[in-house]
Parts: sequence; C-alpha cells; structure tokens
Amino acid sequence: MKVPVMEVFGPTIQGEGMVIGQKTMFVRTGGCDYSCSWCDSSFTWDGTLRSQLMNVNEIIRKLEEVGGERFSHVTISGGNPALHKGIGELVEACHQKGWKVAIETQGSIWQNWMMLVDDVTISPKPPSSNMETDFEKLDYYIEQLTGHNVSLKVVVFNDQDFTYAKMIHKRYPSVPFFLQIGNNSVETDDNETLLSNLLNRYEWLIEKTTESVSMNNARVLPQLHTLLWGNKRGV
Ligand SMILES: C[S@@+](CC[C@H](N)C(=O)[O-])C[C@H]1O[C@@H](n2cnc3c(N)ncnc32)[C@H](O)[C@@H]1O
Ligand SMILES: Nc1nc2[nH]cc(C(=O)O)c2c(=O)[nH]1
Ligand code: SF4
Ligand SMILES: [Mg+2]
Repeated sequence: MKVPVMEVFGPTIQGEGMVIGQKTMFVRTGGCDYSCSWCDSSFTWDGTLRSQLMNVNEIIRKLEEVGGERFSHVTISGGNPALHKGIGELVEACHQKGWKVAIETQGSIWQNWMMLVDDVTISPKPPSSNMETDFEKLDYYIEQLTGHNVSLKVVVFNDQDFTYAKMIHKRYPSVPFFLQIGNNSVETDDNETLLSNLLNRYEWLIEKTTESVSMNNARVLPQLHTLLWGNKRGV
C-alpha cells in the first residue's frame, strides 16, 4: 500500500516531547485533516509542495539511503500520518529491521496499527489553532492505547491554551503530559530574534506551570530543534 511522503530526513534528534533528544530519522507524510493556524509544517497540506507516493520498500530504501546505518529509531510525522492505512506495513518493516518507531498525531483519526508503534505522541489542539477537539475520538484513542507507551503534548501560545491544556491533563491524568511552547514566527529566518522570543515564551510557560497546582505532574519543553536550527526544514 502506498503512502504520500513529503520528506525523509535525519539522523537528527527528536526535538519534542516524550523521547526528546533521541537520535532518530523522520518520515513526514503528506495531508492533514486539520489546518492549524500556526502549523509549522503547513507545506504538508496547503498545496505548496507535492508529496511522492511510495510503497514500504521504497520508504525503507530511502531511510537507508539517507541515514545509512547511523540510526535505529524512526519518527513518523506529518501532516497527520494517521490518515494512511499503509503506515502499518511501514511500522512492521521498521521493526523487522530492528528499528523502534515513534508517531506524531493529533488524535483525530484512529488506525489499528497505532498499537504497534513504540512511542505514540498525541497532540490535541488548543483554541489558538482554530481547530475543534473531538473528545469522543480522543477518548477512544487514549482508551485503546492504555498500557502502551503513549503521551499527550499540548502546544501553548496564550492563557486560553493553558486552560485547555489543564482540561486535557485533568481528563487523562494517568497519561504522561507535556506542555510545549508555541512558535508564532514559523516563517522567519532571523534565528537570533526567534531564539530570544522562544526562550522568553519558554520562561513564561514555566512560570504558568510552576504557579499551577493542577500542573504538578507536567513537563514543560521547548522545540529543541527550533532553538538550535530555527525554522529550517529537514532537521
Ligand atoms: C507538524 S505536527 C505533525 C503531527 C500531527 N499533525 C500533530 O499535529 O500532532 C508535529 C508537532 O508539531 C507541533 N507544532 C506544529 N506547529 C507548531 C508551532 N508553530 N509551534 C509549536 N509546535 C508546533 C504540533 O502540535 C505537533 O505536536
Ligand atoms: N528534530 C525534529 N524534531 C521533531 N519533533 C517533531 C517534529 C515534527 O515536525 O513532527 C520534529 C521535526 O521536524 N524535527
Ligand atoms: S494537525 Fe499537525 S500537521 Fe495538521 S495542521 Fe495541525 S499542526 Fe499541522
Ligand atoms: Mg516540526
């Protein structure tokens, strides 16, 4: 089964969430059922770039061509990789190679292959994205993945987003919970200004978290790759 692939890159480090710092390859799929106002990967769904339809063998070959033998972990992101049935075969093929697999999704579309994934990051979207969370779908996701290595990661831009994040954490108290600072300048190539803005926002989010009793068990992270390399693609 073919999958639309936008880019294959790495090895780099996972810059976000539950396995931050992990050396990994990335496979970025095309297409998303959302259109978040601040999406840092909007080229996956806004029609500006084309994806390439690839079968699993072609994706595995591409991973080996780009990453050589310098990796044992693959992160599948997008767009929403959960749009694609064929990812199941890809996860199995990675496992046959001895590689671990992580997935990044917003939790809006369920696929049974999700159960095979080693690290599942679900990132429901706060009000600033202009997207609406379907809690029936999200409840189902969390229920299915109970006992698996799953985490929740909410991107926060403002106070309203923080309130949303509290609500998510409260609804699923047993799921490891990450707060991530939002990057509101996804177009800029002025890395110095971006870095100082992001660090200020990180400090703001840390303060919000330390002041909040309901966030006693949360972890607060920046996008490490954005601090290091700004809005550069393929890192
Ligand atoms: C590009 S998305 C792709 C996977 C999936 N569609 C999702 O949203 O979870 C990967 C991660 O980047 C986060 N992200 C997207 N734009 C961002 C921004 N401007 N600032 C911070 N995080 C962002 C998303 O919330 C998600 O956790
Ligand atoms: N280094 C690095 N870490 C990431 N974590 C999540 C990413 C994504 O775009 O899904 C991403 C990415 O694009 N690069
Ligand atoms: S769900 Fe993810 S890929 Fe889709 S628009 Fe939102 S941040 Fe971008
Ligand atoms: Mg990204």
